[in-house]
Amino acid sequence: MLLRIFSTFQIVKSTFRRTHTLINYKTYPLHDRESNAYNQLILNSRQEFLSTGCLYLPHFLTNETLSTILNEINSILINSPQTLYNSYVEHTDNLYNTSNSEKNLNEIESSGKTIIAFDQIPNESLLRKIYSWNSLIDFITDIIQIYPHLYPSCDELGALYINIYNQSNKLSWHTDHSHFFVNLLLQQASISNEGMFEYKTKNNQEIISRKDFQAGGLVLFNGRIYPHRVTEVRLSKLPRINAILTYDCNPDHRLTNYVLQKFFGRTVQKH
Ligand SMILES: O=C(O)CCC(=O)C(=O)O
Ligand SMILES: [Fe+2]
Repeated sequence: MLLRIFSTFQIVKSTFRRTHTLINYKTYPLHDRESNAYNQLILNSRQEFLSTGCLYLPHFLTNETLSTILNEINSILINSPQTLYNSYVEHTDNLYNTSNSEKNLNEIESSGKTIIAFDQIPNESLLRKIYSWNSLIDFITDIIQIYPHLYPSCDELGALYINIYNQSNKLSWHTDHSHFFVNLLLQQASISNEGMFEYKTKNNQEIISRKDFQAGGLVLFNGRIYPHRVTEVRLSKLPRINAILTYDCNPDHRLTNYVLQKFFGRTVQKH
């Protein structure tokens, strides 16, 4: 009996320890929504998001979490590279719009990257756990404060997906449809200025180049108002890797078949 209590205690303790190394709880006390530290973090984060359109939370993940996720991604890249979609899209500042009839030809840009879709990320992966982790969803809801509730998307391909920017890949200037996106930075290119996130300030007066972004950071960005891009990876042998976490105010959120075909090259699950 004593042994059983002891081992139960060990399991509880180790689970507790494990969940408490998932992110940097010291800087980001997501486990304690009632605390002063949490409320101060929300105030500061919200202020940064509202005033600049871009909230950067450096060292959000612990090194341990980051390397586990990168290992998960590497095994997908090694075991099933042929199933991944190499996306190439020609577009205007609206990523969905490829019809160039009304647009001047030099307003057409191109973007390319490799995508690991949601149905290609294993169910038991740490990345999926982080995506559906309620404390993270509460945290994002508290910062954005546009909707009373946010839910993970039900989309089989686009709920959570990984962008891999290899040599000659980039995402050209565009604005998004949604009010915010959540971006987990997992690996930066090894050459500065390559695979770099850039955006324009209000009234397009200035371009901000986020040279300071580092793997393990979390970014919330208002892509609807601020035009943004990812610069081309040219010489870096190390690809830029990031995960996009899609949350929506509608619990049944799904992308349309048009958008799926355009960005994921298919509309159905791959088995
Ligand atoms: O990959 C990125 O960092 C940016 C993604 C983005 O802008 C988008 O998906 O609309
Ligand atoms: Fe975007």
